Amino acid sequence: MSVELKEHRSSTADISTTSEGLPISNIIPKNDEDDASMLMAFNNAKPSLLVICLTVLASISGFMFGYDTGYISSALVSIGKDFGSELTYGQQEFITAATSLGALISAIFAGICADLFGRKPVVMTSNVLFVVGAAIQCGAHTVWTMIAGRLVMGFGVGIGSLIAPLYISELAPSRFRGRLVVINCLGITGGQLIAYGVGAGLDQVHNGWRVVVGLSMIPPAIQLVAFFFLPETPRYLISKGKTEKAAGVISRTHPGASQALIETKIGEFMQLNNELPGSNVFSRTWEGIKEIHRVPSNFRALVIACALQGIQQFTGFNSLMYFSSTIFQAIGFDNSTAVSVIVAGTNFVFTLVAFFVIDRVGRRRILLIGIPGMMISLIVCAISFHYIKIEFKDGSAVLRDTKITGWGIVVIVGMVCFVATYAVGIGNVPWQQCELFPQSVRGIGASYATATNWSGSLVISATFLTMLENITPTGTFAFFAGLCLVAYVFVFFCYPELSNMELEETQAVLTGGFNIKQSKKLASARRRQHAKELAEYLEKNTEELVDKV
Ligand SMILES: O[C@H]1[C@H](O)[C@@H](O)[C@H](O)[C@@H](O)[C@H]1O
Repeated sequence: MSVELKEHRSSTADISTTSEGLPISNIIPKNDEDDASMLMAFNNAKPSLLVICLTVLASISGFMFGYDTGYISSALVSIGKDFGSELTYGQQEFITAATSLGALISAIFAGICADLFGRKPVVMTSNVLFVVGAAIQCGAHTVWTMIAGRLVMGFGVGIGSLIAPLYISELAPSRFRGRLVVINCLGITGGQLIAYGVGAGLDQVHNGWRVVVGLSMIPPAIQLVAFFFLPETPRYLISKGKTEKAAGVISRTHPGASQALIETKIGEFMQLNNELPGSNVFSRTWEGIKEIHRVPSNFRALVIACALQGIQQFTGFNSLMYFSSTIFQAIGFDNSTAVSVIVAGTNFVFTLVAFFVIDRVGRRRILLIGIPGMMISLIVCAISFHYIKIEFKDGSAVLRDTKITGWGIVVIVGMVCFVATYAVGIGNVPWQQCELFPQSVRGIGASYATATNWSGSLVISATFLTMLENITPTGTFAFFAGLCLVAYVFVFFCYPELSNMELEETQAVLTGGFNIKQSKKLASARRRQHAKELAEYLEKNTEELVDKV
């Protein structure tokens, strides 16, 4: 099959509006016979088995992100004197921060490389870095070797955190994109939970931490081998003019789709998914950087993607993730590690809830419900801390109440509610970041947003204990509650609803403004359309079945 590649820069895409005032580009399938959904109908209105397999294999990156950031708190305890003497606070901080720093650095380049060289080689590079980083740590006998290993592993984490949602978004049928990206988030939160569990189980075992780190080499090795055989995304292939190959991938991810349908789909992708101009890697990267800042819809996408990642980190969730044992110990819980597992467990369970609701309820609505929930929970914690009477000095708690009080219980309940409302919304919605950008700048946009995530994570983990010391726990939690309010205002005014839309439609939504109202209309129109097609499909199949019987 050969399809002619039209030159059609995204910056000049012709954006028109429908009678309802929806900003719909003329590149978008406008009628109810949208071939994308017809392709879906061939798959029993579900993503094909291959798409599910590809998503799960890509989500190993999410798992590595979670596991590698999760095991360190217990490893730091079980390292004990293995490096000669007890680790100082400073050394512990360096070992922890090295991964976030590595992730921040590699995230900056990962998206750009994904645009230039493809999604697959980038995934495979992260696998090599995961394995090398873990091997260095396993053999470490000095603090600096350990830090080096964590840094190399961090490079892998940064790349993995960016590339998995990107790969999944580009393969997913629009109606399931939210859910499929959340599978990667389940990998993250599941990885954190398992790391906590394994770490807690092995923390008394001599050199147990080396086992915990060693185990982390298995999943990336599996992913590396698998990706050797897995395809590139059709959208990336089309952006490189490889339409034949793209058609081959579509026919595998949408078994049963006719040649004509595949051609239509490819034609649709081709109208926006072309490559940036430029004769070499540097000039093309520069073009991308210019395009993301100069094209207003791209810049809006960038603001939203970075702001959501910033909100995710600066509302303080990771401070609980990293320091919950310290906090729980401070309010009088003996088995603080076990209580910390509750935080990781709640995070995982409510990410699972997000999986079921994200495409139905919509990303925007979930945030507008979740963020106030986080704010109320944080206020409850702030008030309770006022009555618990603890102080933090030199990175640890000075207790005035030695027994758990009623307020201590309220703090735990508040934190669990905070984690639940976080996990269902802002914990995963920012990872839908790739849907905001058109093909030409998707990787670069994802780089900016992912780097924002890791910068936030680095800042929060480096400042949380200092905040507890200087502005008290009540002040710290009240501060995060205040940030939730700012976050709510931002989402309310600037984050349009993008669920159920094709990746090619989102750029049109962001043309001429944030178009909140129109986006809501378009998203519900798409939802209704999908529901209608599903009903028709089921009816047709039932009739066929009845005829056969
Ligand atoms: O989406 C993830 C998830 O919520 C993790 O639990 C958290 O530790 C990460 O920072 C975040 O990016």
